[in-house]
Amino acid sequence: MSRIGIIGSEGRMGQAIAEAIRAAGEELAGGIDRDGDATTLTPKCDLLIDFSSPHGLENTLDAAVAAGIPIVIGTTGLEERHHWLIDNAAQTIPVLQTGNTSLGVTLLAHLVREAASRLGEDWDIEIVETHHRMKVDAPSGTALLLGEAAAEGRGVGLANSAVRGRDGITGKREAGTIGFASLRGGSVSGDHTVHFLADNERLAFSHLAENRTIFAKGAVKAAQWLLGKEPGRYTMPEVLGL
Ligand SMILES: NC(=O)C1=CN([C@@H]2O[C@H](COP(=O)(O)OP(=O)(O)OC[C@H]3O[C@@H](n4cnc5c(N)ncnc54)[C@H](OP(=O)(O)O)[C@@H]3O)[C@@H](O)[C@H]2O)C=CC1
Ligand SMILES: O=C(O)C1=N[C@H](C(=O)O)C[C@H](O)C1
Repeated sequence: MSRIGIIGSEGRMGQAIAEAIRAAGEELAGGIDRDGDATTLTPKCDLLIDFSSPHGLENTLDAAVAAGIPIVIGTTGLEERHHWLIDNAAQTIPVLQTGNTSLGVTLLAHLVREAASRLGEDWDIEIVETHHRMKVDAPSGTALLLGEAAAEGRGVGLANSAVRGRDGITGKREAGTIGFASLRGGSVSGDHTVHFLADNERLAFSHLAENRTIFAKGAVKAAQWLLGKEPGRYTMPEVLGL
């Protein structure tokens, strides 16, 4: 039985993850939230799961590195500097960061990469996501993950091809771009559709999350897989063998 600590333990995901830890037969070592100190938690833990906010990530990574324990990061809204911090920590401890821990989205990203690699630039790619009214970041981490998969399939960088939201006189759509649109409202757990749009035909790949248990189960599965691994940065496809 492994002792797992949760960063963001009182949040919607933190509570779902606590349930998934118990259901998986692991031990819930404790948790912290905004005013907590990760260094008080790490001595009780074999691993951390962080589903909180990017603001606390640096301190959390420092605490995990100091304790020499692995960490699963599901927090979204990450910027380039957060990825740099994660890469740095991964030199010392095993780290898995993903915008979506579900099996369905992990497979979807694979399918999107494949479709993008086979369809030319005359197939425009647009990613639409819908989330509950409490979500604070946009586009969602999952939308960005799917955008990365599409960009990889095309052999381009997402940073240079992303169009994040449109307003006003935008001009014609530029070929090769990958568009993002975000809807917010109600209690939607997380819906994502990647549209491939050509002249006279369209493809749409969708994933609809019916509740948070899929993310929580995936996070615990990733935690179990990560324990005992060498330091490094790992991915959900590796966990799920996809
Ligand atoms: N990768 C995935 O599969 C998924 C990722 N997510 C992501 O997980 C994150 C949390 O989502 P959700 O649970 O819905 O959000 P909530 O707002 O419900 O919960 C966030 C929790 O994190 C805590 N928190 C905020 N800042 C810090 C900090 N600096 N240090 C420690 N804890 C902090 C909050 O505490 P307080 O109340 O005190 O502010 C709160 O308890 C989001 O980034 C979301 O996008 C969500 C679902 C799936
Ligand atoms: O905030 C959420 O709720 C979710 N966040 C993740 C994201 O940003 O993609 C995953 C899931 O869609 C739910």
